[in-house]
Amino acid sequence: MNRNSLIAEIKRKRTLLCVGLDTDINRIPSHLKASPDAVFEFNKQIIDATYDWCVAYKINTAFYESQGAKGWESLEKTVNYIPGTHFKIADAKRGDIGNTSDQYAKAFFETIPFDAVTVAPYMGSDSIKPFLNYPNKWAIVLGLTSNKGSEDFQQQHIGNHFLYEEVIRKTSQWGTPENLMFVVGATKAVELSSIRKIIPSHFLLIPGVGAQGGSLSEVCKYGLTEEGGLLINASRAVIYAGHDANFAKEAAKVAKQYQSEMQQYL
Ligand SMILES: O=c1ccn([C@@H]2O[C@H](COP(=O)(O)O)[C@@H](O)[C@H]2O)c(=O)[nH]1
Repeated sequence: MNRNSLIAEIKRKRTLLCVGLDTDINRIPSHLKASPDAVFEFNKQIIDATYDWCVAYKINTAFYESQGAKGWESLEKTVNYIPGTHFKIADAKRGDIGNTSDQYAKAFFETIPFDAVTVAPYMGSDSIKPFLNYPNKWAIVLGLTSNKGSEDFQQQHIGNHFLYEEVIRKTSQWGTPENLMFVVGATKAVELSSIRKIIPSHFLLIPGVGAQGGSLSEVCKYGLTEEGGLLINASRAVIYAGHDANFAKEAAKVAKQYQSEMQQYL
């Protein structure tokens, strides 16, 4: 999906919501457990219940890889089930020497039709550039992550700046706002104002509202642009809103609440 189509969907639906399909086999309601592919069945019902309220889905590959070949099968079926109107993110945090990153890009952009994959910047330009060679596909670079461990490296000073600021500044030169986004945690909302000085128009993927306690209003206050410019992810808060046969209805309720709040800011 290209940038204009993503912006058009955000404006049309008045939402920035990205639903995270972090589907943990141990948290699937018991009535689905007998299904031949319980993970896919769960995802299918969550997608059917939430697609009106979001513009993107993020699949964290860890929840599928942990189940071996069967998990990968559920992942592929899920990606193919997501409507073409929605932006599809593989949260896989990849990145390696160039010829290996070529294979990662092929895996997530050709073999499985994701629009974007999250990448770790630590190995530098040759590890990220292979993801930028595909028209209408995106690399989403880890900028300032939502977890406490972001203090260990990302928030260390180098000269007058933080390491994450240097990473964002330098990495933004390897691509364009048409093929590069950055991850910034909702738990780091205030830092968004200095990040916006470095990258005023790039899209940001913002995880950390909901279960991690990040503030949606603060994220919008400091990060929103004229075009939206944010994909705000909630995983557990949406998909595990309910625990029984009504789980999809409960997920829809929470997704709709996020959309209602987001439309006030858009
Ligand atoms: O900085 C980061 C980068 C990625 N994530 C991922 O986003 C979701 C958040 O899930 P919640 O249940 O909404 O907390 C999950 O897949 C993380 O691995 C992140 O949280 N922070």
